[in-house]
Amino acid sequence: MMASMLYVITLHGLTASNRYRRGFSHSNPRFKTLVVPARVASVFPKVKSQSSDSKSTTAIDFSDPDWKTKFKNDFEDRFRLPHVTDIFPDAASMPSTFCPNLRLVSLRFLRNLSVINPRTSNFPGNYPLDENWQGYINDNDRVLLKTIYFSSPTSAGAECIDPGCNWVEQWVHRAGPRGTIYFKPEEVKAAIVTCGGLCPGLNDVIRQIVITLEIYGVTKIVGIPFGYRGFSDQELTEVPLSRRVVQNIHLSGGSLLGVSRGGPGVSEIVDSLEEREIDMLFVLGGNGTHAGANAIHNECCKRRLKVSIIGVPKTIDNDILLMDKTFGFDTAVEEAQRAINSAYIEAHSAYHGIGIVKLMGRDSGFIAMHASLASGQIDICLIPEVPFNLHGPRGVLSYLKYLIETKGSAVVCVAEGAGQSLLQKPNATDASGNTVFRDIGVYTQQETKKYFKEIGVHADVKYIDPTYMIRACRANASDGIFCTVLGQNAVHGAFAGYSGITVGSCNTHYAYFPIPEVISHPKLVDSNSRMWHRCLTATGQPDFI
Ligand SMILES: Nc1ncnc2c1ncn2[C@@H]1O[C@H](COP(=O)(O)OP(=O)(O)O)[C@@H](O)[C@H]1O
Ligand SMILES: O=P(O)(O)OC[C@H]1O[C@](O)(COP(=O)(O)O)[C@@H](O)[C@@H]1O
Ligand SMILES: [Mg+2]
Repeated sequence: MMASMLYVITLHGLTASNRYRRGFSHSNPRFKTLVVPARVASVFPKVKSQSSDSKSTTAIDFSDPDWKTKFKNDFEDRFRLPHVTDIFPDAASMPSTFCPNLRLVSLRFLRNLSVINPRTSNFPGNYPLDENWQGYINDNDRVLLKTIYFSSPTSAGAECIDPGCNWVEQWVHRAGPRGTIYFKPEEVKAAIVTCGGLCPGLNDVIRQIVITLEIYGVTKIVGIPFGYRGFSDQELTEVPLSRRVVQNIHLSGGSLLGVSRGGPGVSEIVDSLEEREIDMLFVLGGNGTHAGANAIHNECCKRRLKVSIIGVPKTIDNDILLMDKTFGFDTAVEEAQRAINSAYIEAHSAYHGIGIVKLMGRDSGFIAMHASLASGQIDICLIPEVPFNLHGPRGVLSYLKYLIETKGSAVVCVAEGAGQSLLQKPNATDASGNTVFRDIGVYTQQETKKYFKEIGVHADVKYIDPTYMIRACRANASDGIFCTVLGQNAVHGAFAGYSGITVGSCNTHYAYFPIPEVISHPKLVDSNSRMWHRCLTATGQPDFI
């Protein structure tokens, strides 16, 4: 019975926080069966269905001696990458026109390509050839998804599948160029679209997709302007793309193609893909965009269209499941340092100064947590995943008073989605259907001012909201490299014949994931994770409940 109290399940990088714990089956005290709440059921293997409505509860029967094998098989099925041959079993394939080892590219072959890599076209014959090393990824190459062996469910941050926390291998598909391709480069028309909000690195990814497509030999490359809207708005025209057009776009932030929320339905988008005769669509966006990309992929399958739909996760909030991080996140954290440092200087230089910085993070507090850790200047970090009170003896405001009395100043970092239960219920959504939250930053500022006035203690409160400054900036060096790798791998995935997939980094390697597996819910900061505990250690803050 004790074990049942301590057991923590984890679903893809998320040790079950309190909100998920109620999902345990209390009807079975020995916990041989685990019931997963509907919200997370879609990421959990369908080994044994508990009820006829397998959508609401899904379970693993741990008393089955073969549960591990079944789990592994199920995992493999779920992470199998949709491929053109699923719809067209006889789809023609050919040796790749992309050669990772450019030394092997013969001059004759390069001359046949309409686009010649200027770096190698003049002198490939001068390199010593090593015909045995080709540099392609084998379709059976895999990346290990989980790399820690937890000896007990009570180990910090334990990610367990069963109550005994047994080790079960979980492999995902390695990304990269394949030796066999399923599209003839000279016949391909490829399109790129950027959706949702801005994120540092969008231009870097666009640039690298274009450059890599050209290296395969693709000449028809276009950008769809302003997100999915560009597929339906007759006034928006395709943007022709080439190495020349994209050469320097990574030097500025934003998206060369523009972004938008909302837009046409899936059917209209696929009609447009057909009209435009697009064979490959690269979709840069977050959860919403990927849900759209997956629906587009399904519709293309239904219509028996040989179109490859490839996602590149763009979310400054870093809220896509299974990945180490998403591009733009590092830059955002770095940029947030400026705002935090300004708030610190203001607070530190004022008599009883309090600096408050609001950072992005709709559902997930990764930016706030990482920025707080990086700065070393934050006393209180508030994120959506961890409830808190502002008022009351254990609330944030009492602690601020304590900090003012003991340190003389304080700095608070609050994520936009934090503390929403303290505010009036939001009543608006954006064009994509995302809830538009009430402003927790402004509310915290107002309540802080009010509180110190009421208790008769002087406080000089300064509030900074750097949201759009962070989002609009250019990618830093580390994100620049990351975007380059993602962009290249997106193109490799399309030529390999995959569709309905996305690309991400997994334990520092690169992998392809079926889209539904990474967007079933936003990745959240786990309040039981080592990282959140490190953040608490760094700030020194108590619980505010
Ligand atoms: N569930 C969905 N199915 C299909 N398309 C969607 C879905 N959710 C959002 N979209 C579309 O994806 C685009 C971007 O979504 P949004 O939520 O604004 O940004 P993000 O992709 O960054 O999460 C919008 O054009 C929106 O209409
Ligand atoms: O003002 P906008 O453009 O709606 O963007 C606000 C949203 O953008 C984000 O930074 C990221 O949103 P997306 O990933 O959906 O683009 C959120 O943190 C924030 O809520
Ligand atoms: Mg989103």
